[in-house]
Amino acid sequence: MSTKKFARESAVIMTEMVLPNDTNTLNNLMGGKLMHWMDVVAAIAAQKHSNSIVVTASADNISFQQPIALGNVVTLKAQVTRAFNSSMEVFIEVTAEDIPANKKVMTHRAFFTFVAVNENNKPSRIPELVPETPEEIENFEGALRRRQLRLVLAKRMKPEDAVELKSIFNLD
Ligand SMILES: CC(=O)SCCNC(=O)CCNC(=O)[C@H](O)C(C)(C)COP(=O)(O)OP(=O)(O)OC[C@H]1O[C@@H](n2cnc3c(N)ncnc32)[C@H](O)[C@@H]1OP(=O)(O)O
Repeated sequence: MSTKKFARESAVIMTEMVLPNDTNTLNNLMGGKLMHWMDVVAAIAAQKHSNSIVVTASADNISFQQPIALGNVVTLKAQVTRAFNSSMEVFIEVTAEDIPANKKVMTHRAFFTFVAVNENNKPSRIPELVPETPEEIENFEGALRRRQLRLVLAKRMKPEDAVELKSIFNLD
């Protein structure tokens, strides 16, 4: 297995149309349906980086600030921001487009974490990720702090060990 891969190699774009079965009683996209699409597009990005089976370990907060209407075309872009040992963070950006009205808006951004697993469902080592563009470098650098925050919240890391996270609050 190659030990390094570029961030761009994991990029995935998925397009869906909001159909009646995807909506709530207000004719807007169900939040759970959107989260399902986000999980799928992000899992594909994680698979592309790791060349492995992946499982969702966590999804960071997703806020629903504006509804996505029946008939809108939803585009989900996903790309791995950083790889750790067996886990990787994936950034997902969602846009909704009303094509007849020529209106397109960015509706959601979120970070999901996936873990590569082997045939025995045990976490397995993944390639290092190399960021290239300024945006990829910014996401790569922030990923360590976000990882520490989610591991502290999941009680998998002691707050005092979250060194990079603490440094942004000047707690030392
Ligand atoms: C695509 C899908 O929808 S899959 C279905 C939904 N997902 C699942 O069913 C996954 C169920 N969970 C699991 O199988 C396990 O908890 C796993 C594989 C995620 C972790 O397994 P563990 O035995 O706890 O492994 P371990 O403690 O060694 O952690 C493995 C990695 O997961 C990371 N991890 C574990 N929990 C979390 C979490 N809540 N948030 C972020 N990362 C996490 C760890 O930091 C570690 O990362 P690293 O190897 O890069 O340092």
